[in-house]
Amino acid sequence: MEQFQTVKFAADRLVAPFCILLASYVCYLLSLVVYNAYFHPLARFPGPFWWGATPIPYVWHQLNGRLPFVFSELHAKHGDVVRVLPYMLSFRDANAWRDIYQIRPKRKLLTKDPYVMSPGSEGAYNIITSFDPAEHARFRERLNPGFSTRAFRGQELMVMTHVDELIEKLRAKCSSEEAQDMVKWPALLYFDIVADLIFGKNLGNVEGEHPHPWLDGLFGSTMRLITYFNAARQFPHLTPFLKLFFPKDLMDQQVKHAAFTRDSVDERMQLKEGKASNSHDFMSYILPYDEATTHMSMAEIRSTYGTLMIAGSENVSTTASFTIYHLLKNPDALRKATEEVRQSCKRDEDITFTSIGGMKYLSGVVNESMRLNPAAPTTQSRVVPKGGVAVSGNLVPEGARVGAPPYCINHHAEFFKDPESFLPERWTDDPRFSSDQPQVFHPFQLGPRACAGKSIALAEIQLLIAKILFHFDISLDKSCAEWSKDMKIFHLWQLRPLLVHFSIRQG
Ligand code: HEM
Repeated sequence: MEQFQTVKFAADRLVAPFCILLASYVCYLLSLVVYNAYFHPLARFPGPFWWGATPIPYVWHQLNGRLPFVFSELHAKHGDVVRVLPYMLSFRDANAWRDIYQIRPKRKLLTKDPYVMSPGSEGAYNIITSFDPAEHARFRERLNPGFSTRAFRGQELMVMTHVDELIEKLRAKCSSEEAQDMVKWPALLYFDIVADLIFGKNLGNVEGEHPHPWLDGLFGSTMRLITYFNAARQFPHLTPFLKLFFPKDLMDQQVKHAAFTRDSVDERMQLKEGKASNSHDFMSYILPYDEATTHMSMAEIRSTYGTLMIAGSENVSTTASFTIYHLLKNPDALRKATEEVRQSCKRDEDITFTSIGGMKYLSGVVNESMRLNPAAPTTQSRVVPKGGVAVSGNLVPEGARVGAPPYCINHHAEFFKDPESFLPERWTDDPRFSSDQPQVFHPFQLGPRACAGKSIALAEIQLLIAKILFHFDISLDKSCAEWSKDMKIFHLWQLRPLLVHFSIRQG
């Protein structure tokens, strides 16, 4: 009893300091809200009150997977410039891309945002997450040979072999009535290709018709975790506490991904020259490894190639799935694309990187799919350098974050006529779309941080679509008629299975 009273007494004594602490914290938060709303250097920009006063609405929509769609609503209501966070502005107008992401004469570069860029595995920054221009240039220099025109030509046979393997699998499935999941198959295919591209090894996803343990559960999970990290960082005092609530399965995926990357890098380093299945793989350009001449630490190498395994496959796979879906939902486009492929190529062997490069309508189909559903639909924020900069004619103070929202821009009627319809003709000099502004379309970003893999990505997607249209007649399973409706975005799209029926082509 006496012991109980001692504990109660001690607890009573703690109540007052705790209440004072809590009250001070609440006062601090309230003063922050007032400061953000009325005195912050960005307070003069338009936007809903609570978005400018606290990060809560932004984080709420981010965690609901709706942020890019809500940005469209915000711009529709508040105009071309909207304050979407106390310290961030979103720009929808035609000059935003150039002003934010490109190198401009006599102006400091707007760098990636250290606030949202986490290092990759082993705590090392990599080609995508690095926000220091000098560090990024060091990485990019090492990677560039793998993205050269010469390398691109050398990659054709490898890509073709993997695509043909999938075509054979799909052909074998034609005898059964079973619909094929065109989210699963492209994921298997492009993860095989990226592993071959980077490490010169075949993971056998397509061959086994099942995700390799490395791929199993990987797509979707990394970007979901990044979304949680970014959301937690909006509340700096609480970040360590919030991290405790990150789903364990997502954290485990990252541990598994890091282990597979480490093993693949180590394995590739030990292979003798010419022993990889693809001797022009990205890693061949840094071998034999010597830190002094490679200018990348082992941790940076693992972090970079691990990130590339995802960056070089999930976006491609997502784009291929959306392209197939849009074609199936638009019979006229499907017919025109099929005719183009079958008329320009009489035999399967005629479908090459060169021949698909000349297929204008097919290229329009892929562009239009990326316009409606850009694989990277979220805003990539940049930091305004010392002295501030003008963005779309607005002087933005230093330290602010700025960005152009791809999804919102691509769906804006001022830039694209009939923006919600799938109309590949708009990319084919059709005079009906002469008022379109294709210069605002940047699915691969622009400037020094633009996608290094654009050419190979487009070739991979167009090759698969061309081969499918050449060999098969396809139709959408009824259950997927509204496949893209209410889809969530956690950095990238969270895709559901896309069921498609395949039959050997008629005629
Ligand atoms: C449809 C497919 C793809 C799309 C839509 C896409 C899009 C993008 C975007 C938007 C960025 C900029 C990200 C940022 O600013 O944070 C980026 C960066 C990058 N992407 Fe891609 N990507 C695709 C495929 C690929 C492929 C296949 C590869 C390589 C095999 C690749 C390699 C890279 C690299 C290395 C970067 C970093 C560039 C740098 O900062 O220097 N991407 N990509």
